[in-house]
Amino acid sequence: MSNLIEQSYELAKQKYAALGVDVEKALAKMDQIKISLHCWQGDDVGGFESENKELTGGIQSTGNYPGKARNAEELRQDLEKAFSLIPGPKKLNLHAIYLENGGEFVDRDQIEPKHFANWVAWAKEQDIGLDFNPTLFSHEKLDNGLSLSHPDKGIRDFWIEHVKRSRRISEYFGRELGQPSVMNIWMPDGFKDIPADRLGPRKLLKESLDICLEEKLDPKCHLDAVESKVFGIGSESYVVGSHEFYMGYAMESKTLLCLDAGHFHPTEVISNKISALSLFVDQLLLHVSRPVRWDSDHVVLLDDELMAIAQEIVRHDLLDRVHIGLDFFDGSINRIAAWAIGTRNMRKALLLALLEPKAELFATEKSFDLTKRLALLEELKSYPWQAIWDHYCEKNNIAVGLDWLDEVKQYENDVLSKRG
Ligand SMILES: C[C@H](O)[C@H](O)[C@@H](O)C(=O)CO
Ligand SMILES: [Mn+2]
Repeated sequence: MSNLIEQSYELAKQKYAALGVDVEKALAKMDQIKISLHCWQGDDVGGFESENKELTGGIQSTGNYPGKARNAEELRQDLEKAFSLIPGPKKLNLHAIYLENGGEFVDRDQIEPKHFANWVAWAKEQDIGLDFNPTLFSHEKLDNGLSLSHPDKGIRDFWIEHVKRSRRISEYFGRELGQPSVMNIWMPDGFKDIPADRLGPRKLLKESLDICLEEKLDPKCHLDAVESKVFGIGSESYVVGSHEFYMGYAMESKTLLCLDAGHFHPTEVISNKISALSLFVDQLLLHVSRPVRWDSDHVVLLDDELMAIAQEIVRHDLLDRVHIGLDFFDGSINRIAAWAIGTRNMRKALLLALLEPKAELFATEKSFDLTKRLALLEELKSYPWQAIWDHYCEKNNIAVGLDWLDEVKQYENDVLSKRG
């Protein structure tokens, strides 16, 4: 290890020890926390079902940065590069459209575990877990913006079959990889303008989901999650799967509830929902993202909300009950850098939370010394956590500081620039 990094680390450790924080224990905890990277940052949510598929469902990836992955092999290659720039345990979150169909079109109601066998073999090599998602968008059977809540039974049945098959693929991931795959159900269903009947589609969605989840699967291999949204492009006035809908559904059906940081009203934050929900739902899935005006999916920054999300998980000992997934897609910058920036930020936020003198903070609050609470929290912001981060990166053989960007530039030159 480089001398300067080690010296800074030792000094930082002493500073935290004076506050009662055991840095080595904090880093040991870091090594237990998995972050699930979303595969769809690598190709602007295109997938490999067929060529030139249009992205629909009220989400949009803007930008035309060269070198996006054109097939599963390229995506895996890019992910390996991204993994090499990010310290700590990881999972990969796949969508159904990332199947490998050997050049033969396989429709969503026909997908099988064999279409994901290469992903599983690769995950074993990488020593990572996989998560999964049925893809209920970018398909002509998302008709009039509706899928599982469509009034036509034929259309609902098509999507029900897709979700049922997706659950079996997710279970296969979990069984093969020895850790549960979290399968998140999100669909864009909604209306651009004010609906006459808000209840009907919600009844149909509940009915469809109940059928999708009928088959009991082993929770050691597979977990179901459901994700709400406040609005999308083309569903500005009404989304069938609203927060209240899924909060109720998750409680009644004992599924996980997915909170996407970009799916709420502009000043509403998911950090403040975690503690409340922890009293009523067993496990949560997070889609850590960053909303900017109409977009819910900008690359995450180390901002106040990201730090608050990590604090809520760590302060309340929820690491075993909250699955951390990422959900952003930016096609205007190097896509590997986007993964590296967002995921490193998530991990930095977790480190900051693990380095808090929790006992002292809680005691200060209980004695109503609110002046000290504010002073301490503010002081912590300039504590030398960055020296600990550098040590953590170096210990994991990951480039320190901005050096990771040189590796991205090199990869861009050697690999991405050669893609047509
Ligand atoms: C591709 C994802 O499933 C999608 O981003 C979803 O999770 C979402 O957040 C839609 O806005
Ligand atoms: Mn999401």
